[in-house]
Amino acid sequence: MHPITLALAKGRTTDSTLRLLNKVGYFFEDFDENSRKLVFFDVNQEIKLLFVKAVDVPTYVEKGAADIGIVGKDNILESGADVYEMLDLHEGKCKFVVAGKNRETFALKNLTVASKYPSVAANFFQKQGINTETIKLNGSVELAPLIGMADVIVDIVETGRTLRENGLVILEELEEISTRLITNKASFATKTEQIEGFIHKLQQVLE
Ligand SMILES: Nc1ncnc2c1ncn2[C@@H]1O[C@H](COP(=O)(O)OP(=O)(O)OP(=O)(O)O)[C@@H](O)[C@H]1O
Ligand SMILES: O=P(O)(O)OC[C@H]1O[C@H](OP(=O)(O)OP(=O)(O)O)[C@H](O)[C@@H]1O
Repeated sequence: MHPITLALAKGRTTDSTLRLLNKVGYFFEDFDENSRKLVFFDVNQEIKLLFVKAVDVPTYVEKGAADIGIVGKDNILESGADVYEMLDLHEGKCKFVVAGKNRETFALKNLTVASKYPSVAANFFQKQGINTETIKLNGSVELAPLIGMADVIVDIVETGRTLRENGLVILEELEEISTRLITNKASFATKTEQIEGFIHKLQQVLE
């Protein structure tokens, strides 16, 4: 049988995902986060692992380059990728929030929003009927309201430390985030048994 291709997000969720894969019996002996290698096979050649940027995982899966992806809900929502979301791995827990210096900013007629997630941000404010201009940043988003580049941010909060240390407060909670398993729609139709078998194994250790 051909291995299933799995796109694994590089970054802070890599370790917990690999631990989970180990728990269900998949071991990637030559895997090393510091190597420059991007493709790895488990010892039984059942899984071909593509080690890619978290933000790109939904794209690999939507295009069918990977049958399955394991990635944060934040990146799934932002991508708008047409994939099936099959399983919550209950790791990488955090939440999407709107944050700013104070509540008064919400009274502004036109808001400038800085975010690593411009699409999530724009959709949220559009639903609220609030006019916004969105500025896409790639990190350290909390800086934007401090220096007057934006009124608010849409970002991820876990402990709240980054907001606190920058004098920002949560103005609105949007959505709970955690690592999810997604599948390509065509792969799920053609490799149903293999993919369902894989998901079933994960479900058993998650219970
Ligand atoms: N502070 C956090 N606490 C818990 N989970 C987080 C936190 N920040 C991000 N995550 C989750 O972990 C995933 C990976 O985060 P990470 O910062 O490693 O990747 P990234 O956003 O692609 O980083 P970079 O752009 O710096 O490469 C995010 O997509 C999100 O689901
Ligand atoms: O609530 P906290 O526990 O403080 O975590 C939240 C922070 O973590 C993430 O940033 P990351 O560390 O990925 O850095 P970045 O600014 O480069 O995105 C996120 O964008 C927040 O800035």
